[in-house]
Amino acid sequence: MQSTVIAPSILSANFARLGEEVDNVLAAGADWVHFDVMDNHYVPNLTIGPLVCEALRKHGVTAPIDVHLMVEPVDRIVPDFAKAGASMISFHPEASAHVHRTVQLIKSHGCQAGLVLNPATPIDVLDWVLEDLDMVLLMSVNPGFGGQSFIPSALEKLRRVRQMIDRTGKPIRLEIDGGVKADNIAEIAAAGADTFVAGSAIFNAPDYADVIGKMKAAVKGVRTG
Ligand SMILES: O=C(CO)[C@H](O)[C@H](O)COP(=O)(O)O
Repeated sequence: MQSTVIAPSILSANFARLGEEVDNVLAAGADWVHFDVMDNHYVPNLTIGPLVCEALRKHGVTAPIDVHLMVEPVDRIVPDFAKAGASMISFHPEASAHVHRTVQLIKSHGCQAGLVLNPATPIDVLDWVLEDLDMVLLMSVNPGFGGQSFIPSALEKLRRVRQMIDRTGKPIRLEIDGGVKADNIAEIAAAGADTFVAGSAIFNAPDYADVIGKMKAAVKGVRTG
């Protein structure tokens, strides 16, 4: 079983003080930094690119930076993010003409590779590539914006993907993203997630350590990792 990871999505951080915000969530117990990249094409919003990732590394961030690409096409931006200090790079199958090739491209640049499934994307897209992945990211909201509500059907999808991952016997992470809160994270963990992205629930809270502590305690109640 993979260890539990809480990955605050900086989409909900105060961008005017981004370095300080990231320092604060890491000091409050966060494990990774979740870095949402939106291109106003694959998703209807525009955010940040490799320069900001590099700036966080130059600021002194040593924690894993978990880059979620909501961009199309994918391949030409992968080397830039690897150079900028990304630890893992995840992408959507709908945005890549050759999913297996993109996975190999990410790995060839020294990063871990993840595939992201939107709420309505069938899980059989994993069938011929799962064993090559380091992580599967299930979206529990439609991508593009923070602060949306968790879509309940993601729980059954988590259970099914958990079974698929367990059958491989490989240390593939199962990440969930969208509407994750301290009061629903136990149910999400019980369905099989080990890696939890939370944006608004953490950055809108008055005390980051308090909410991250509550999330970790809730997860610990249902899993041993
Ligand atoms: O990828 C995302 C949106 O596309 C965000 O990471 C996600 O929505 C997290 O925000 P919140 O926890 O507020 O739902």
